[in-house]
Amino acid sequence: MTFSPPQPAPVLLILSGPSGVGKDAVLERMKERRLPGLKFITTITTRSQRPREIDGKDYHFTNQADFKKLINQNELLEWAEVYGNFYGVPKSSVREALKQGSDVIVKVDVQGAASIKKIAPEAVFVFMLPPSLEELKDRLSRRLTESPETLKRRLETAPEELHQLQGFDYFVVNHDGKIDQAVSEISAILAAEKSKVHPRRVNL
Ligand SMILES: Nc1ncnc2c1ncn2[C@@H]1O[C@H](COP(=O)(O)OP(=O)(O)OP(=O)(O)O)[C@@H](O)[C@H]1O
Ligand SMILES: Nc1nc2c(ncn2[C@@H]2O[C@H](COP(=O)(O)O)[C@@H](O)[C@H]2O)c(=O)[nH]1
Repeated sequence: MTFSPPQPAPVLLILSGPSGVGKDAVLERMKERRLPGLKFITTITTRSQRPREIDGKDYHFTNQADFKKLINQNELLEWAEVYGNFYGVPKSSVREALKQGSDVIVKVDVQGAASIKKIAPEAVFVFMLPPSLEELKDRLSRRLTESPETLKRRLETAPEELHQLQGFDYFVVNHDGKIDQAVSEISAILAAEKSKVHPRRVNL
């Protein structure tokens, strides 16, 4: 008798959570681990580029007119206005990566996660939580990227965003100074999803 184990299906992992919880910091650390077969999608935004951000790496930065063209040409898997700017996920990047058999991680806000759940309910939805709202405020303030107005807007939105947790499959608490622990938990979620006997195959 010949035997070969099942081929795991590529996983589409959607990472969400309030602004400042640490999604980018955790994803950066995850990239350093160079896990084979894992692709991180760079999304598109009309937000102004921050001093240390790199176009094409942190985001594809664009203007509102070009963003609207992408919407009209149906190039975005989802898009949303978040904290006063537009953000969207390039559909072709996600499709291509999944077609190649890679696992894919996409970072979006809670609106984006809800939209993707309608289009691809087989994706795995992970919500990153802060240890407390005080810590969230401290992190966002320490990041020094926000004006008093945008800081207020992002923090005021956080409680509503935290209410969306019930629509997610998993939560990961990003404890203070424990980025590696959050990376390990997300990696464990990916590993568990890839070991499913009945995998959730994403069809885009
Ligand atoms: N576990 C942690 N402990 C302490 N500080 C952290 C931790 N994780 C992230 N940070 C810091 O918190 C700040 C916010 O993190 P980050 O920018 O990654 O958040 P984010 O969730 O990606 O925010 P946004 O949704 O606005 O893009 C950064 O200065 C980051 O270095
Ligand atoms: N719905 C989408 N949300 C996105 C996308 N790319 C990023 N984001 C989220 O926007 C906020 C703000 O990000 P910031 O870089 O300005 O701090 C944050 O929650 C991101 O996760 C996207 O393509 N679609």
